Amino acid sequence: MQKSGVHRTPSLKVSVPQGQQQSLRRLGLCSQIATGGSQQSSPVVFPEKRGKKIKAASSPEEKAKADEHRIDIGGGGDEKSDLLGSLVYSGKLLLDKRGKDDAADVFNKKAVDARLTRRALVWASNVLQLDDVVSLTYNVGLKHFTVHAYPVGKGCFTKPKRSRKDFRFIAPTVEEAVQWVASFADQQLFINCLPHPLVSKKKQGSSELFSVPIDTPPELVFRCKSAPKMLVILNPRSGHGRSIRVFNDVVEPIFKLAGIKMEVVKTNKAGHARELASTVDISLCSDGIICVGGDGIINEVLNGLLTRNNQKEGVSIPIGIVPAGSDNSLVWTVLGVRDPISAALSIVKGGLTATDVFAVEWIHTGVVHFGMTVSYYGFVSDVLELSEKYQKRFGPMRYLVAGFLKFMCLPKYSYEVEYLPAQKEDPEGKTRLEREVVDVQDLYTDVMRRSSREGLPRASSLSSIDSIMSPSAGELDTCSSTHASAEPSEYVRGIDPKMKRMSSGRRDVAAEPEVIHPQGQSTTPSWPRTRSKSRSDKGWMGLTSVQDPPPTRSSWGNTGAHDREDISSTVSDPGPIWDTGPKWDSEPSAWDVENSIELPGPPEDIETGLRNQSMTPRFENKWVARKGHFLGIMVCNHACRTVQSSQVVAPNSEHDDGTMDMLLVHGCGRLRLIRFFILLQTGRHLSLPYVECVKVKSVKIKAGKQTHDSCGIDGELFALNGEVISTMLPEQCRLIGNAPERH
Ligand SMILES: Nc1ncnc2c1ncn2[C@@H]1O[C@H](COP(=O)(O)OP(=O)(O)OP(=O)(O)O)[C@@H](O)[C@H]1O
Repeated sequence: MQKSGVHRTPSLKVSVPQGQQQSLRRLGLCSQIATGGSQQSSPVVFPEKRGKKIKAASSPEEKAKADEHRIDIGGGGDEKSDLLGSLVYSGKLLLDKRGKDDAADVFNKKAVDARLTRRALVWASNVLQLDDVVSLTYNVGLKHFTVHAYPVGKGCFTKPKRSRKDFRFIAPTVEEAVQWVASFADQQLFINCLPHPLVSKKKQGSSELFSVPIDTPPELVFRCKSAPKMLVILNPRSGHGRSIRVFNDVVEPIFKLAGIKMEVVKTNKAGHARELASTVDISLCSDGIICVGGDGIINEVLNGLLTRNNQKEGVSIPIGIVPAGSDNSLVWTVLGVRDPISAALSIVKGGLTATDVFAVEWIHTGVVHFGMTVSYYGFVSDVLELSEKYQKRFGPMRYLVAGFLKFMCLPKYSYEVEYLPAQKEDPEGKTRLEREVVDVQDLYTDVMRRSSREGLPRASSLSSIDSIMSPSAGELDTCSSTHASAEPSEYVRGIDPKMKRMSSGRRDVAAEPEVIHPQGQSTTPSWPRTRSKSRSDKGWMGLTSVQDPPPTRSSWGNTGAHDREDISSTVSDPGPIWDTGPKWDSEPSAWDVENSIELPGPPEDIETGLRNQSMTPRFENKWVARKGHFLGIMVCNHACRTVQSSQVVAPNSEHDDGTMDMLLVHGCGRLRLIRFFILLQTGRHLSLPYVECVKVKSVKIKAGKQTHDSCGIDGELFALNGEVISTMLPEQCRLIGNAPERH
């Protein structure tokens, strides 16, 4: 019978020329461990492989020879052999099921040919993928070693699941066992290297069995990867309290097997994760912060990291995700992982996936909140708000309940939307991503670079909309303007070099201490405006929520009266819900140039504008405006798959394409809404005539007067309170784990 998770192959043929199998006997620690020799003076020596270890091919000829070692499954030829990669080590092994097959006669009878390749361990007709292996345990001086793995089992009636399997193998000799273990270590697997079981603690120091101190880290004995240091932030409320169980029962054992040195902190209130991420000593989490929970806790950690005093540190800390919340769209969409075991394995295996971040800035207050998944307005954010009421009673079902209730008393939502498209129609009428003229240096991820030399006027209004739109709500209007009067703040542009470059032509304007809106440039008829100051004028202290002198805003009606109304609303603007306390660091030094990131990137002259020519976008930035009724607006940073269903909100969006996909569900009424949600289940929602999907670089949104103006960012609820602008910050976060290959 087939063992779960271990694949049997009907005929397994390996063509390894005998010549290549000759011993490459070299001196090393492994022989010392194997023989208990004590001549070795330094313990920090990588064990040289003996026997059938195959040397990595360096020259083309060697490579060609190495190819001959590929394992041919079922005689299928080269294509299939690539599945397992090239051979690393081979020999005889016995899978010891009962834990007492050590006897030589048993071994001789039952041992089978075994091979370790770059991707799998193969013995007899069994294949264990190395991707499923967490670590090995080896007791020094013994002939056996144990491989700890989490292969996917065979689900008879249920979905196949991963479960732990420990394979105890016996090698013919101690020396060969060491060779096997060292070969696994070469494949970046953690080796849990323990003393000989017979050595009592007292004798450990003087034991002749070892030439190394007993507490020598395994990475010094075997050349395996060193144990990572991580901070685990666990939201005990996530997934209706399921997260603690998920962590204790599933994730922690895997992390322990993998030798991860972790500090576990359970959050005690909303906002705790954010505080931790913004203040934690980096030495505690140099290899990452692991979030155990839903998308909400990840969002908190992201915001904490991006607002650390030292930006460089903040951006350098990768985020690992263990899905244990009511939904985990980010890790499912970006890394293709949706169960905690696979997530833990992916964290153990390492690798980093750069992911775009978007910044939503409240233009009136300058407050910025970051997200990685989606920001939404209209029906969905209303559901989010209503669902809070039912948190205790319905748990994860509360969204369904709130959705139904909101649907039954569906209000009308009206918005002003202005966006900078990332797509351009070419002469054949096909849309394609707008590309800036960039040189190679532009391809670097320029993380959190900020220049104090820039001082552009901050975003101020939707003036271009007003000029063209009729005040009649419900009518859909479209226009383009070549001059957007609102831009993301210097802070946001400071994070994203591309935004700065897009704005580089306005440097001269920025140099002025006070900026009067360039009315002449706008397509908007001029109406009285007050002056809005640039960030530098206001002694911009980074992410403060200090209320600025209220800038005048244009509103739905293009009249001064409306302007006045907006002023009053601005004055009393309480800002986003969470922004009630002094949570932001207001240290000016946080944004000083001395802290600018020194990661590989464009040279300084980009910052000084000397290379403006090559950085100027090829196309003139054309802001497009929409105004009217919208059932919903969703600005997605990735495809936004949901774990619970097969929904894919923005199928064409990628987490690292430097753009956001904005979905506008035009109009109002239940019929439209229900059609949208029904087609969303089958992925055909974009075909609806009232659904518009645009790739955008930046988008400004303002709720109409009668509209309940809440907004959701990655599942966190905020009050809209005026105009917000969302801006792309390409690849400003790194997730732990490798994204599946895209085709
Ligand atoms: N100890 C805590 N007590 C109460 N709320 C907390 C605590 N820790 C975190 N939170 C908040 O819980 C919210 C939801 O967290 P998360 O997304 O991780 O779980 P979830 O189960 O997916 O939640 P939801 O069902 O609300 O989406 C976050 O907004 C976070 O701020």
